[in-house]
Amino acid sequence: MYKLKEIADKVYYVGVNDRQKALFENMWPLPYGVSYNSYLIVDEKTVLIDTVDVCYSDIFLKKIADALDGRTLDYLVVNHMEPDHAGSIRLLRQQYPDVQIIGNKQTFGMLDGYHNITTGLYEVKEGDTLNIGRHQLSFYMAPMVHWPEVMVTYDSTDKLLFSADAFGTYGTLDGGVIDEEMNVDHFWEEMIRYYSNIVGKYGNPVQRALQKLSALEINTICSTHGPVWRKYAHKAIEIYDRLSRYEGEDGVVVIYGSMYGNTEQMAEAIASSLSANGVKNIVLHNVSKTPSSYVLKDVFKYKGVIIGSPTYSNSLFPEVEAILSKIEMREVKNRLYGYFGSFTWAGAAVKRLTAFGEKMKWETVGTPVEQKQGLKADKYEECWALGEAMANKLKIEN
Ligand SMILES: Cc1cc2nc3c(=O)[nH]c(=O)nc-3n(C[C@H](O)[C@H](O)[C@H](O)COP(=O)(O)O)c2cc1C
Repeated sequence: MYKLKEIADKVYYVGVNDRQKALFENMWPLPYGVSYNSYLIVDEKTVLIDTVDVCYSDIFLKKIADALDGRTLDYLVVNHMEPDHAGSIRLLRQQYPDVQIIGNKQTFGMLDGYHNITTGLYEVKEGDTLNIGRHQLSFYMAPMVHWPEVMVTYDSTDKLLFSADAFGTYGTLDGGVIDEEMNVDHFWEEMIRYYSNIVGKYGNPVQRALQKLSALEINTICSTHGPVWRKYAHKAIEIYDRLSRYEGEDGVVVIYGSMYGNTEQMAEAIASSLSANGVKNIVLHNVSKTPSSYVLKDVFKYKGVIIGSPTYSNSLFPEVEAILSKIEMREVKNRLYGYFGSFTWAGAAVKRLTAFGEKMKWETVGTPVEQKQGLKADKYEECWALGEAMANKLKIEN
């Protein structure tokens, strides 16, 4: 029944789309949904690469059965054990009891832990190959991209890289599967958001994996989320490379909290100054309104980060504190940092923002502004000077 998309000769896309889940990992908004990608190679041996979220196992198993057309499934390659990809393994095993599960030692520990599966395992190590007929598969470890067991599978025959979550993005596949057959414009921002939310902390492991993959000739990247990258494979690699080096673009994200608007006015003054001094990419996020997913995206995207907060119970406004902890967790490096805060009787926000910048080892730009109660002309000028200092610093950097 299914007219499945053929990525290469007898390599079928058998993934599914999720347009129901509101929050990925129960945290990150999915305005465009998300896809769980899986690929089936029908050769002398039949090989499935990864599975899908268990909620979609019914349709997933039907697609596989269609593509197999009466044949059995010989191998399942498990590149990644996270449940959005490994969730259907137990049901797949029930359907195909003789399927050999290919993974590494760490995969098998998790396979036992999540699915009580300890038999029918085919262990692979770095660089091992498997001949399945016309196709030859090799396996490369990519630890901590973004789990420890992660590996990628390379098809040297058709130059396909099955990359697990690497090069993945939020967003469903609305009909098309391969990038060249669809409008991919909205995927680029979603790729940065996915990276910053999910992979962000693991810049060094991503760099090591990219180094390793650079030795391979790759025509097509088959990730576990989002489009299959062919026309834009190089661009996807470039984005992951830049993000994992924590290299920010020319621009500034201004992140602030505000209950009554006084701190917000400081943010507005700084933004006006940034613009007046030539910065084109300026994004303001009110942390009480913008989900942290998008704030993190822009922290990864831009070189300049300016943060402001009111003093709240002798500390930071809690929503600002929450975003700081998410930035800290991701160990974002090499940012130009400005900050400001307000108080009514005894300021604490600016002190805490100083400590944050020191912990992140970010370069402080301009003089921090601390405002008591309402915004006055002198503090407005200080905010303006902070924006100007950041704009000038960005000019030198770029
Ligand atoms: C719940 C609450 C707790 C506060 N705690 C402090 C405090 O510990 N020290 C202080 O000087 N001001 C405190 N303030 C006053 C605010 O920091 C001050 O009004 C600030 O300018 C508010 O900024 P906003 O207008 O951007 O919300 C508190 C205000 C509220 C509502």
